[in-house]
Formats: sequence, C-alpha cells, structure tokens
Amino acid sequence: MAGSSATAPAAEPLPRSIFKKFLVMLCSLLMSLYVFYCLADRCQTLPGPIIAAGAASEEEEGGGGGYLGGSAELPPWQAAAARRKRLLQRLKQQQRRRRQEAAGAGPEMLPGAGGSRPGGSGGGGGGGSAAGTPGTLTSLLGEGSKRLPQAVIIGVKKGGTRALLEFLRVHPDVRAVGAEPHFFDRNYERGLAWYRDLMPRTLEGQITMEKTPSYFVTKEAPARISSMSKGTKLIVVVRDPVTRAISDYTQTLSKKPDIPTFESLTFKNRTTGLIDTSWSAIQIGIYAKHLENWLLYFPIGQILFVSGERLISDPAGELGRVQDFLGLKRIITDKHFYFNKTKGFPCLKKAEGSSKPHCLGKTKGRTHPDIDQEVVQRLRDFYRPFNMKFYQMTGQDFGWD
Ligand SMILES: Nc1ncnc2c1ncn2[C@@H]1O[C@H](COP(=O)(O)OS(=O)(=O)O)[C@@H](OP(=O)(O)O)[C@H]1O
Repeated sequence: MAGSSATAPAAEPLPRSIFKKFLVMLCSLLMSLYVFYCLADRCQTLPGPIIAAGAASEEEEGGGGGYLGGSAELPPWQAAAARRKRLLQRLKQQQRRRRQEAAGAGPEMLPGAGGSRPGGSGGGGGGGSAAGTPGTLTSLLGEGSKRLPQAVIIGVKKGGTRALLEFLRVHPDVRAVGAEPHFFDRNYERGLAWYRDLMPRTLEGQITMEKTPSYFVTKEAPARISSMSKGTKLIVVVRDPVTRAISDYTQTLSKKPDIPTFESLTFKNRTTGLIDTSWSAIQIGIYAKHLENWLLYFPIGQILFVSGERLISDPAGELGRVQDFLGLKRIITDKHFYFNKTKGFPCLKKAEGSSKPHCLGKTKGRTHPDIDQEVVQRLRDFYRPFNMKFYQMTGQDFGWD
C-alpha cells in the first residue's frame, strides 16, 4: 500500500501539467481562429450593441463623425468589422439613391428642388459621386472636409446639366452634390454654413461641385456667388433656345397634362405674332440678357459655355474642355461612353460603383410633342438676334441659326 501510494503522487503531476499546456495551446489556437474569423468579416454577423447603434445612427454622406467614434471602444478587429459593415450599408444606401435618380433624375423629382427638403443630398444621388470611387470612400470614412464649391453648373434648365454633372462625377477629383441645393435662389437665407454642410467631403486637390440650373436666370445669384468667392468657376450648358423651350414645356406637360398647347402659350397674341417673353420657357432662352447680369460680377474667362448639342454628339470632347477649364487631368475620355440606341443618347459604360452601363433616367431625353413648324420658325426668328449677341459675348458660335 505504502509503495503504491508513494508512486501514485509522483505519476499524477506529469499528466496534469501536460493537460494544462494542452489547454493553454487550445485556448490560443481558438483565440487565433477567432481573430482570423473576425478579420474575414465574419464579425459583421455577430450581434453587438455598438455595431447596431452605429448602423442606426447612420446619416447622409459626410456624417462620419460618430461613425468612427463608436468603433473606438471595440477591440481593433471588431471595430474594423463594424466600420466595414457601416461602410457597406452606406454604399448600398447611396447606390439605391443613385438608382432612383437614374430612374428619374430631373430636379423636379429631387427633394432639393421641391422645397420640402431643400438641398437634401438624400435626393437624387446622395450627394456623392460613385460608390466605390476614392471620393466616396473619403466621405464614408469621414476623411477630408466639407468645402464650399469651387465650381458651379449654373444653367441652363433643360440644357443637359444633369448629363454634364453625372459624367463629371466619373472623375476621381470631382465630388458633387447629387440633388440641386438651390442655395443661391431659394435657400440663401439659410446661410453658407448650411450650404457647406450639404457638400461631400473632399481631400486636397479634389473639386467640390453642385448644379442648380435656375441660378443662370436668378437676378441675385451672380452677386451672391461672387460674395461666396470671386474665384468660383461657373459652367453653363446651353442648348438651342427653341428646343430648350420645347423641352421645358414637355417637362411641365408631363406633370400637368391639362396645360394649354405650346403654340398658344408662345404668343401674347397669335394673330399679331407677338411672343410672350414673360413665359419662363421663352424667357430662359434669351441667354445674352441673362449673361449680361453675370458679367457684372465675373469675367467672361471664368465662365465656361458647354454646348448641350455637343454634349450629346461628342460627350468626350465637351468633357475634355470642362476638365481643362477646371484644371483637372483629362481622365474622362471617349473610353467612358457608348451610344445607347434604345435611349438615343450617350451613356456611361460603367455606372458609378458598379461595372454596369449607366444611362440617365427616363425624365432625360423625353419625346417632345410635335410643334407647329410655323411657330417654331417664328421662335427661331425671335431668338436669332439674341443668339448672335450671345455668340459675340462668348466668342463661340453654337450653330443654332
Ligand atoms: N446623355 C444624355 N442622356 C439623356 N439626356 C441628355 C444627355 N445629354 C444631354 N441630355 C439632355 O439633357 C436634357 C435635360 O437637361 P437638364 O439635365 O439640364 O434638365 S434639368 O434642367 O435638370 O431638368 C434632356 O432634355 P430632353 O431631351 O428634352 O428630355 C436631354 O436632351
């Protein structure tokens, strides 16, 4: 008995220490597995109050302040996974918005244009360029800062402003608000801080842009933009004023099918042939008159005139001019476009944030109603002297006459 009791205690410590070592190894193995598991994004599926809170408080682009803050209390791998989850959610939200915009991106459909939520970047396209572009990641990660725009597309309504902005957003150094802020016409009293807050975040060297086509015909806009910054670069997309007027009318007709005919709205008196210049569809096309107002505040060299017609027939050519004007590297070239026969317009080969082609929505490139050719001719005669003056002022012949 004594012998056996003497050997037993000597034999026991050995397996116990092996067992302990085994346990330690197993634990570290499990820990490493867990770390790998988390790094492989599996943590995203784990329930966690901080992750959930972060997702719930997700805001529009640029609301990155709390975004990184919440993650700071987590272990690094969980924080990274939480960040990735929120990033993904934001990207998806932006893509959803962009798809909505593509389906009907007219300012008439954007909250920013309707007045209910002016400038809401939740409108058409989420105030940002493509999901997946460096610029978007900048915003999503809360990097960079919000800046007032250095360049603004100020007009003209129905000129092709949406196409220009959508195409420009392909450029990695351009960041733009998707919806029309209408700051210098409808929302000026909200102040520059409100305006700046609508802007996406940018890094040094990136240009912040917005487009609101009604600025071109807003009396107060030149003085207001100049007081924001004298150096603001202005872009105007112009289009044959007669086609523009018909396009404008087509848009109104799509919303109010009961309005009078284009022909009857054109004239103050059809018999005398007196044109009703108070009708906005006609008024907007007197480009020379509106431009005079801008030239009181900006030198002509600070305004780029883009041909709405060439934006359709040669988008890469016009985009080349715009990139030069903005001091950008010519990155957007003809490789980015293809002509979509069904749409009847050039489209982007790759939608932002995806590899799929992207055409503008159905409110862009509408079929116009047939207009009495006599009325069209009368309008051509009406606009001719104004067009000539406009060609003279800009030094460009747009070929409308
Ligand atoms: N690539 C491409 N795809 C579709 N449409 C294009 C394109 N390029 C220019 N356009 C022309 O843009 C016109 C609409 O102009 P805007 O975007 O300035 O309109 S708006 O003022 O913002 O409502 C729109 O006018 P309508 O054809 O009358 O609908 C188009 O002719």
